[in-house]
Amino acid sequence: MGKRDKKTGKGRLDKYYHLAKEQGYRARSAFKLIQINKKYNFLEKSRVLIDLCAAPGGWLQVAKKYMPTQSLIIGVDLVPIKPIPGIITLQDDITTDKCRANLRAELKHWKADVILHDGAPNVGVAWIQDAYSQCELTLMALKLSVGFLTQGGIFVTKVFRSADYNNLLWVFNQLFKSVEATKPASSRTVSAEIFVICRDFIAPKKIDPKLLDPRAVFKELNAGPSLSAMEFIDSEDPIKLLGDVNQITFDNEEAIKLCQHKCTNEDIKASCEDIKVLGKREFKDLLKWRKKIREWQDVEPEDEDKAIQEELDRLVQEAKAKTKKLRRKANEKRQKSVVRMQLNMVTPAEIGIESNQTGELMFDLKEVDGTEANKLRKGKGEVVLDEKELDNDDIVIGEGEDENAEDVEDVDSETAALEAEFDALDESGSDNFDELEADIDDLYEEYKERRAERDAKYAALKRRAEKMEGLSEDDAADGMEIDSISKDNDAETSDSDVSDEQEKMVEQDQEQSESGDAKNNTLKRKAEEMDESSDDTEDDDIEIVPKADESEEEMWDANASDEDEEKMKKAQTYGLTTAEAITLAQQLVNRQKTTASLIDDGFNRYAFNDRADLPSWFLDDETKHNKPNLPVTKEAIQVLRERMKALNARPIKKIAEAKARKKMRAVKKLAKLQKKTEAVAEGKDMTEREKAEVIAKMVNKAAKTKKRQVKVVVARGPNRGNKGRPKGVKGRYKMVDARMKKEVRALKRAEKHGKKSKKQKR
Ligand SMILES: C[S@@+](CC[C@H](N)C(=O)[O-])C[C@H]1O[C@@H](n2cnc3c(N)ncnc32)[C@H](O)[C@@H]1O
Repeated sequence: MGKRDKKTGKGRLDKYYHLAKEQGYRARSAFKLIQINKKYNFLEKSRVLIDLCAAPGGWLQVAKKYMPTQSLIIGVDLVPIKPIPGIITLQDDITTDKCRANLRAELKHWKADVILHDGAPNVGVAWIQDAYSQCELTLMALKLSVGFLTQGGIFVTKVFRSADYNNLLWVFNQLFKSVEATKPASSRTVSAEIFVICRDFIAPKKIDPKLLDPRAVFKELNAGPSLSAMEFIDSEDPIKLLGDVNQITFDNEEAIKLCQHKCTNEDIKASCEDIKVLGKREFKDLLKWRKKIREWQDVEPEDEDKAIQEELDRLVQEAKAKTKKLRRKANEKRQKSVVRMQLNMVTPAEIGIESNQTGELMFDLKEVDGTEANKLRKGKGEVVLDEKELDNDDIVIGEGEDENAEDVEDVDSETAALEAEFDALDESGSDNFDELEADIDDLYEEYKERRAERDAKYAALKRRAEKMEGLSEDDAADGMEIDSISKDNDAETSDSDVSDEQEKMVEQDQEQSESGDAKNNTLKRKAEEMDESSDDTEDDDIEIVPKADESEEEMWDANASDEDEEKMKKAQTYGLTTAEAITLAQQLVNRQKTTASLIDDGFNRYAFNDRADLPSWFLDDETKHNKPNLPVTKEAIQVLRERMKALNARPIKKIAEAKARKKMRAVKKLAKLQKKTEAVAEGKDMTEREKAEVIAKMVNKAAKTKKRQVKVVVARGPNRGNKGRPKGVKGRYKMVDARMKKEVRALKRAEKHGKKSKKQKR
């Protein structure tokens, strides 16, 4: 696992890469296991786990996190695995008996509930071509696993879609009750890898050795029929040849010369090594390589090729006209969407974690061999792939399904298909490159005009798109990939239709922006994707994640805008409630800060946290503790204190209610008195003086407050030792001791006596 270029191929930094870094996983592949486990929920229930081919240890970290504490976890790999506390690591080749013995020694009498296998044979750059070795390694992993897996256990393995894939599935089905293939969202769309989840291990007492023997399981062990590179170059019908052979060899002098040509790069050599599992891009590359070599050898172009060239020119013109029309329509739709967004009728879509992309990614030569082959011209001619083919894989944007945005999407996908046609033509060296470039420039101008019309909210969304674009030039392809996954997920979630539309707009703009910024970017991107694909089909998770780097950018959460709105409403209703907010407000009022600088400050390292795929407890924790330290002034604290004091000064609810009741009683009493006094005043039986006296008496009486009588209850009989209200007593009461009552009486008596005796003395 050497050091990789982070900007190309598998080293591309995508959101899972950043997330892995953030969460301390050693490899982005950790998310594959997280997502698989989310779907099948097996880690939480398992106590013993073996991870075959575990380096650098991303899956082990996930297993440790999700499995119950004290679980037995063992990781094996050819290369040493940096120790993880609580996990046993072995350095072994999983195909050897030594590995089996070492595992036995560690497990003793235990059996594994889960065996994971994410192995990829280390064969350098020729990953896709080594699909056979991958399948063989998987079979070896299974062979090892059957000896350690408990009945009902689970075997999770990575498999590359290839000619041997179905044979492998057949074997799995013989040993497990349930076999399912899945492709987690974090597995790159362009990668041929998928994961097979084999559940309910039957644990047969005897297993036919043929079932686990690669020679018996896979159709072809040998390289199969081969073809000399010179034959391929000179052939009139290269497509047929590619369909017939498994290998192109460089075994004679002329072929060796070809091998040294600068066009014959490692990818081409790798493709030649195993023709039967070529991806679409490898296939195209191989034909392009053939064309270049033929040019180099100065082979005269066939007449047929000239005719094709003319036909292509005509097609390009037609396609251009059509694209213009479609673009206009798409623009109208986009405008409508912008208006809808401005009216808050749409919300930003979230990036999902589950992918529904399980579509075929491998390119079957046999399919091409027949009718398809006619579309690929021989000799020096161009490679013409039809629209459908290109749509399938190359055009990532426009793949999404969104019912609400159906029209827009239709137009867009058509546009994308046409652009794909352009790409195909240009990639193959067409002279229409300049025209296309001009076209793309037009698109970019239109885009800039529209962008200026947009409101702040849209601008924020745009910024997010640009952020993704800005990660690096090559990351643009990654961003698109992520978007396509997100779109697929959105299609699954029916209630996010409107959001899809918005997402799509951002994607479209991103696409256009890219095309404007880097002129012939669409073409470049295709080329990059093609380049990358060969790398991607290898196991893309062996990116070792370096330690977190503060300068790394994070994702911006579009939902945050909703939170802001809520906060704004709250502030308008209750005022500013935090010292930080008051400080900022004061700084704004005192012109110590400008709005622009405030917005600038808002884009700190906390502003782009990608919340997707994070557990809720973690998010809760983050919201509580992971906050930027904003400045707080003494004055702000003082303001808050005053506010709290004012709050404290207010009586508590019960007292306030009692006071209100008292007031109400007084008002009622007054009204009653008023009525009575009026009746007296209006009476004719009394003189004015008498009336005044009566009224004065009434007022005095009303002014007298009745003294509340306190009932004295002697604590005897049933009341003795009774702590609560004595039975049958209403209103205020006082519990007294029986003796106390006697004593009081005695005192009174004594007093009386005292007075009497004094009188007698006199
Ligand atoms: C994709 S990496 C595994 C990544 C791992 N799942 C993780 O999350 O960190 C594939 C690993 O397979 C290992 N490998 C390939 N062939 C092997 C073999 N025969 N025995 C043991 N390990 C092997 C390689 O050394 C490599 O580390």
